[in-house]
Amino acid sequence: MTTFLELNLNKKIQQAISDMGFEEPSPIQAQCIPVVLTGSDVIGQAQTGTGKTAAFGIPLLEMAGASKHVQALILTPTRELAIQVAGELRKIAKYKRTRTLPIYGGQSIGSQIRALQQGVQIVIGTPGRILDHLRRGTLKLDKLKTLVLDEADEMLDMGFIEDIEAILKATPADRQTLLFSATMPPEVKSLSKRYMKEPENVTINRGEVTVPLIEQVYYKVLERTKLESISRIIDSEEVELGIIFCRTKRGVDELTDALISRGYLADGLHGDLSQAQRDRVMRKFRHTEIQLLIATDVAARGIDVENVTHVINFDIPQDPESYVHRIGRTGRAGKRGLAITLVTPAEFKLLKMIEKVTKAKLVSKEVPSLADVAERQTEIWRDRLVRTIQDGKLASYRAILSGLVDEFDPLDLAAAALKLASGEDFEAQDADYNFGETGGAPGMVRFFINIGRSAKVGPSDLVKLISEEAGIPGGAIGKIDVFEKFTFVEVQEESAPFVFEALRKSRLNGSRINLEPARPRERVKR
Ligand SMILES: Nc1ncnc2c1ncn2[C@@H]1O[C@H](COP(=O)(O)OP(=O)(O)OP(=O)(O)O)[C@@H](O)[C@H]1O
Ligand SMILES: [Mg+2]
Repeated sequence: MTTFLELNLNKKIQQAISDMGFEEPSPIQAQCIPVVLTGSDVIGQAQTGTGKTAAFGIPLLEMAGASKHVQALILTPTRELAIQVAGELRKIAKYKRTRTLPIYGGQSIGSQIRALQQGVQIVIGTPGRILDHLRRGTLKLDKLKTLVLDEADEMLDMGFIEDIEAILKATPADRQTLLFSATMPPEVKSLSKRYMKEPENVTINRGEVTVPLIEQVYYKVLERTKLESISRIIDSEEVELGIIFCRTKRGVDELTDALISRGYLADGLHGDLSQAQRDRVMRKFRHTEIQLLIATDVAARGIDVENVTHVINFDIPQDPESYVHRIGRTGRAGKRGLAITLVTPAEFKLLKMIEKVTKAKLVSKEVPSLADVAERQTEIWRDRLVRTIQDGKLASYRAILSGLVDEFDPLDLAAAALKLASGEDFEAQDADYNFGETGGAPGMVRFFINIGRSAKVGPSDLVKLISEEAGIPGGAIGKIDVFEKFTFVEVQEESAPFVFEALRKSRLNGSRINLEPARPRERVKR
């Protein structure tokens, strides 16, 4: 096994890498760093999350000289990835003072120009904005030594190839060219030869494109019950951080709204948002202020967020490469992960194709019933309690309880603490809806809704929630009486079961609704 010491790196870089907590080079780093340092062109292929960024970042910074010209350019397919790669390079450059700068669309061009004027040695950017600067003459690549295409197969694909060729024209013919990706379809590899000189191929784990530490499962679902299915799946998993992929931007918006109204901490990311919004969402996710990031393929490649335990394909990806990169957002740097794919009957062929190309076997699972979810929740809370006891450091909490144990049953104390901590009302989940017993106008069923005191919920919120969640038209909703702490809602009898299901699972303004079907009128009066 190679060590970083054996790679004979500059002391300053050595120290920075050690500050980053890297103890030994990953296989792609051990093999690539010496080859890149010789000046050769390299095609580097290794699985997701195995340190390709540093495999080119370390030698780039090792080679960077004091000259104030742009010496290296790294191109990435998305803005988020440009920001992230720039961050990793800045960490490696910590003691060397090499100037790095991310340049991407959606950011003020004026401030980018000013930053470039101050002299930058390594630029990390997205092709469109780089081209823009080349055309304005605010970025010069005539002294460029190394060009890196991160996510190279994506960069040489239809969406980017013209921009890439235009950028290549602005660089010296004798530059060094480096391509990196977890996937490198043969046709892209042969195309890439056009831009490279006798490239060295460094391929780790041939044939096995997905990461063995990622468990891969799929659920057969129906299009119209997908939302209910994904909610149950999430509720029966212990998700620390999860990324949910949708096919379209609209799909992202719709799922984000639906999951937020069901009480999940979620936010959406796609290319139609402003850069400020995109930055805010990524920041919230990296700081674990949201638990679920719902995204298009804009988040499929390269994004590295610690502790992503789950990737869920709400919509199955359209090609095997997209599958490999999406699920690769979990199971990174030696950690485990779970990849879940929802598959409708019409998409089954696509699933088989993905399995064939990636040589991965996805295990089939059944969408849990509500009873399964409740049981899993119980297990999850039990596990959490056991772990908390094992972790210790409970002295202050024991002190709070010490005066109470004489007065109350310890099991009641623990149960009350769990009720507070979980923020859930397991009792309410046991409530069942009894058709025959309810009152209301003829043909209507009346629901009694007990809304948490802190939630400010008006009739329009309820109509919106009921019609969206239960998928029934607003017209099916009759009279709504709002009182201070509870509300009566009348709905058409045939819609009642759906409304009941929807309300039971919903939270408004973050607090779960306690729901009972209204007692028959005469009893309410009593
Ligand atoms: N030698 C190392 N030791 C420990 N951690 C490392 C090492 N090299 C990289 N890492 C960390 O591993 C994680 C994944 O690295 P990176 O993002 O470079 O993966 P990648 O191969 O580019 O994946 P992808 O194909 O998804 O882009 C990062 O958090 C990075 O800091
Ligand atoms: Mg990467």
